[in-house]
Parts: sequence; structure tokens; C-alpha cells
Amino acid sequence: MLRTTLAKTLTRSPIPLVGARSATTVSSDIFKPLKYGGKYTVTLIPGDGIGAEVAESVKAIFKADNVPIDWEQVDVTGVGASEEGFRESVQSLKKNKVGLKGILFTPVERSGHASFNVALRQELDIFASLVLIKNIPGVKTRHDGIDMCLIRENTEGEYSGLEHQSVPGVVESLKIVTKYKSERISRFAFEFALKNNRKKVTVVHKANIMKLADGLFRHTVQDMGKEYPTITTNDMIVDNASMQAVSYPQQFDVLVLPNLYGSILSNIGAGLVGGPGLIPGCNIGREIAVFEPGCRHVGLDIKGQNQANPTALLLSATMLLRHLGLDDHADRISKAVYAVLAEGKVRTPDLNGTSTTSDFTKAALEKMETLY
Ligand SMILES: NC(=O)C1=CN([C@@H]2O[C@H](COP(=O)(O)OP(=O)(O)OC[C@H]3O[C@@H](n4cnc5c(N)ncnc54)[C@H](O)[C@@H]3O)[C@@H](O)[C@H]2O)C=CC1
Ligand SMILES: O=C(O)CCC(=O)C(=O)O
Ligand SMILES: [Mg+2]
Repeated sequence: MLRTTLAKTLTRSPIPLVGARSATTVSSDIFKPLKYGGKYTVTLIPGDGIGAEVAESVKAIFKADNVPIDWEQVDVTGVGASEEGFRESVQSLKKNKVGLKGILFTPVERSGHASFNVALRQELDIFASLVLIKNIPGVKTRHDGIDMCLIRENTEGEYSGLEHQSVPGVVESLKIVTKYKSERISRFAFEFALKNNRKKVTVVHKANIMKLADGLFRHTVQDMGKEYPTITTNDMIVDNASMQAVSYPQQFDVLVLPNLYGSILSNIGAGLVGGPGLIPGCNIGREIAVFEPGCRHVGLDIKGQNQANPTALLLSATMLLRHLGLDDHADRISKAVYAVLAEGKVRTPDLNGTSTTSDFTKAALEKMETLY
């Protein structure tokens, strides 16, 4: 019953997501916000670290292109951990149904608070993380021909945050895997593959060790694969997948992964194509969609230095535009961003350049002028 419902709903109108360069689409039943007064209201959570600087880049570019969006900015932070900002961001996203988000800091120390990023995804049930990893023309890396889509379960698994010390010196950390959530992420992955003319779905797991938890995830994906005869389904143990990703990444097409393996492979993927400043992503649920850089780095070390590469947030923002049906704006902005990167004159330090975040924004604005 559940499968039938999801299958039906997920095959509704595909949402084109990324720039003109790549016609990636997601089909889902997610609610489309309405325009009021000719404009959409979109929640903006700049986040910690480099968040404010890269959000400024998006704001400037959207303003110059007259994008019909009013930002509802929520300055929540994970530094200091006031719950108030977090609650405000949840309320805003529940109301607006669509958001653009930077990354919130989470302290590593035990005395620190639990991750607001994870809590947000769980509370809003934005269960499917989509991360697009593709070589960018002009950004030369060790491997060419990389084009993979990571679909990561975003609400359970190793990120459940359920830990306790049963006796001093013994800690139990619970990884939760449910059939329901494994099924819906599998469905999302196969429907995504189908809509985007992808040929293969690889389920990444560690079922040789976690026979029950990863076994359930793996079997669920494999079983669902039988409903999609035009798509090859294969499986790979996460250790091997990591090794294969750095030696022969071209073999991967769509990957479906439990939460932690998704984080690790998205970081490997970012490293493969040029770093965390380049990778767009989004989190999709039934009602709400939140767009955020795919590799999810805070960048506290370069905060306030005008050094961050805004590409990851800009491309995530173009995915948001496509979700809203604002394709003209998305095309122009993504073309401009890719043109700056292809030309290679304006490069932030992560790409071995000396340009600033503001230089990049200015260069993208100039490119946009040529596209009207
Ligand atoms: N530490 C935290 O509070 C959080 C960590 N994470 C996760 O932990 C992992 C590692 O995070 P961190 O150690 O905090 O990494 P980080 O934020 O320190 O980033 C690693 C390196 O990449 C650089 N970088 C990141 N984004 C950039 C950009 N747009 N332009 C230029 N350089 C950029 C940073 O400057 C830094 O040198 C990731 O998987 C991330 O998803 C996620 C959310 C919060
Ligand atoms: O929110 C955090 O602190 C870490 C989350 C993370 O690694 C991720 O979302 O990929
Ligand atoms: Mg991560």
C-alpha cells in the first residue's frame, strides 16, 4: 500500500533542479508554495562560518536578476546554541515550505548541543538528500568523466543521536534503520534514476558486519530494483565504494546510501571534483524542500575573510529556483557561475586562486549582463 502511494505520488510532475548544464530532475509529491503579490517567500538561513558571506553573494545575484523572491532571513546559529533561533527556523520553513540554508556549527565536545542541521532535517522530515557530483569545466582534477548523484537517507541511521553510557566506560550508540524509511529513500532513488535517464543504482552498505541494519537497507533497495527492469541495481560495501570512488569514479551513476555513508561519500565526491565550495545539494520531503551545499561544511577557519567559494550555495540556489519553476532565472545564474569557473580568471583560494568571494560575485554579475 505504502509503495503504491509513494510510487504514484513520486511520479508526479518532475522538478528540474540544476543548471542548464545538467538537466537533473526530481519527481516528488512535494508541495509547491504559492506566490503572494507576485513573489515567493523563501526562508534563508545563512548559517555559521562562511554562511553569511556566501548568502550575500546569492542575495546580490538574485536582486540583480529581479528574482521574484522575498527572503525571510533567520539568523540561527549553532555557536552558543540558543534553541530560540532554531525554533524560529523550523517555524519559518514549515510556513514557507522552501528554504535556502548554510551550515550550522555543531560542537564536538560532549557538553555541546546536538546538531541543529540534523534536528532540522528530522523535524521537517526532509528525508532525501540529493548531492550532485560532476566535473566542472575549467576545474581540472585528477579524474574526468565524473557524474554521480548521491541520494542519502537524511533522517535516521547513524545520525539518530541516540547514545547512552550503560555502565562507566561502555557506550552504546544506536543506529536506527526502518523498513519504511528505507523504502521511501529507495523509491526516491529509482524514480530519480528513471526521470533522469540514469542507468544504474548502487546501494552502498556494510551488511557484512551490520547484517540486520544495513541488511535491511540493502535488501529493500534490491527488492525495489526488481520493479525497475530498465535500471541495473548493484551493491557495494562502503569501504570498497570509498576506494572505488577515488580510483574509478566514472563507474558510479546513482548511489543510494544510509546517512553516514552518504556524508562520507559526498565528501569524497567533493574532493574528486574540486572541493566543498562547488557541490550543490538539497533535502527533499513531502512538503518541504531545503536547498543547501551538498558537502555541508561550515568553514569556520575562513569565516569573515571574504575567501569562501560561493559556487556551492549559488548552484543550490539555482536548484531552488527550478523547484519554484523560475527556470529563466536559474538558467541565467547557473550559466554565469559556470562561465566564471570555465574562464578561470576569477578563482577563490580553494581553487588555488587569489580572488575573493566578492570578486566572484562581481564576475558572475558581469557574465549575467551578457546573457540578457
Ligand atoms: N563541524 C561542524 O559543526 C559540522 C560539520 N559537518 C560535517 O563534518 C564534516 C567536516 O566538517 P568540518 O570539519 O567542520 O569542515 P570545515 O568546515 O572545517 O571545512 C573543511 C575545509 O574546507 C574548507 N571549505 C569549506 N567550504 C568552503 C567554501 N565554500 N569555500 C572555500 N573553502 C571551503 C574550509 O575552509 C576547511 O578548510 C563534513 O562532513 C560536514 O558535513 C556538518 C555540519 C556541521
Ligand atoms: O550537523 C552536523 O554537525 C554534522 C552533519 C553532517 O555531517 C552532515 O550533515 O553531513
Ligand atoms: Mg557531513
